[in-house]
Amino acid sequence: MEKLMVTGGRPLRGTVQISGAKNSAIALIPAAILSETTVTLDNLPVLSDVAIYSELLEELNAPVIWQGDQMIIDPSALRSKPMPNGNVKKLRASYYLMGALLGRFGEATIGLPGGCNFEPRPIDQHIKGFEALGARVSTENGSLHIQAKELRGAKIYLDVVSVGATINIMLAASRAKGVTLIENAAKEPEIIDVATLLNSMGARIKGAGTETIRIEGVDSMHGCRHSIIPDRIQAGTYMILAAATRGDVVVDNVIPKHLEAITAKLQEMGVEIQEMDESIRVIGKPEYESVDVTALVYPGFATDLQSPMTSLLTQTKGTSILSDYVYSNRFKHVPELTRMGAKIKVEGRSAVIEGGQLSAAKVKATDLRAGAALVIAALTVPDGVTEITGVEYIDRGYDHLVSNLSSLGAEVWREQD
Ligand SMILES: CC(=O)N[C@H]1[C@@H](OP(=O)(O)OP(=O)(O)OC[C@H]2O[C@@H](n3ccc(=O)[nH]c3=O)[C@H](O)[C@@H]2O)O[C@H](CO)[C@@H](O)[C@@H]1O
Ligand SMILES: C=C(OP(=O)(O)O)C(=O)O
Repeated sequence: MEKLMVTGGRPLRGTVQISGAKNSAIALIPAAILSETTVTLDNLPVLSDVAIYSELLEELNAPVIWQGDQMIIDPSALRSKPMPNGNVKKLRASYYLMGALLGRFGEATIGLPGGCNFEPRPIDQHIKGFEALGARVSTENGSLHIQAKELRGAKIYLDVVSVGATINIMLAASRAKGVTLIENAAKEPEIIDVATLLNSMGARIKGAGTETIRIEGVDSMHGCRHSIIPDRIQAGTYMILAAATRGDVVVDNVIPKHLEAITAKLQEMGVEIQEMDESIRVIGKPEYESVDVTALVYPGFATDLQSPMTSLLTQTKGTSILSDYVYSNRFKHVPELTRMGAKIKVEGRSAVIEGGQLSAAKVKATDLRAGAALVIAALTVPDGVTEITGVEYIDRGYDHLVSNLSSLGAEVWREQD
């Protein structure tokens, strides 16, 4: 296992290129198996989750050619098979194989997903959706067995706004007979990206990005070429890094509209932001106002930026309150930041953060964004080396992290733990 070593105290300066979105990529790769011919994905991020997903497709007899930021998937000889263990347990988004295999073969047996378990993450709304489409769902030795004689379109109201359930139902419903309506659907940009790919493959989906999505099922789907949207969470993390280190960074290859919530919060704190067509320049200041932040579903402030934002809020001159209304208990980064001298109290679904200088320490990333929070905190520390273990979590979501940070002037390196 590796650890990340960080010497802080330097303002980050320069330009960073943002890769394609992880949360799109790991839905688009399984979506490709609904096609009977080759699908090419461009602007793919180089991440461990993507590597695991390509192995999952190989296990299903869909060869994958992955070179740089391009992946070519050939699902023409795809075979359905039970996948109770192994790679499905290594990532959260393996649950998309449920919807994709159900759509393609009318059945799927998949182990319950792994990934970042910062709190219980139920999938009852996915199951509700599959059942509404006519599938029978049972649990066998820790795996879900989902089977339908025939998938039929249905009206499905999600009790919770869920990104995963919205996408999983879109995948299965694309191959159902008749029309499916998903009400109270999630509106994240990644959902539009998946719908765009599916439509290029021959699906008939309207309304993605709104709370009602209409899917008219089709009998067959075909290959296409699709370019993945930029990763708004990675971009937001670099924006926070620029502000936290009082740097001056151009975050390039982004869709500024996807970053409105973080941009507005940074401006409220006193960070200078310049927005261009496909990039955002973030200019840090010596002092910041404290602010209150609430993580909500899109277009609200992203829960995936909540932990990184916690670290930035330690750099203000007052007390900030950061609440998460998507995950009630996503605060595993807080005890680690406290080791670095942060004054944070968790009260219910909120963290109360008092500004103050942090110091170097040995800390542990327990999930992806908690890891990002620790990197940000470490880069603000004026002297000493911070050691961050659990780098494998950070590698799930940040393409070329060390080389990107180094090119911005940070002193960061990996060592064997
Ligand atoms: C691979 C991927 O895209 N991951 C993202 C996705 O996760 P994921 O799709 O798993 O998250 P959801 O949007 O489903 O979860 C949102 C909320 O709904 C609850 N819920 C969800 C499904 C369900 O069946 N029942 C239920 O109660 C969850 O516990 C959570 O409180 O959206 C999250 C919320 O933006 C992000 O943090 C993750 O980075
Ligand atoms: C929680 C995250 O991802 P996943 O849902 O894949 O665990 C994330 O990207 O912050």
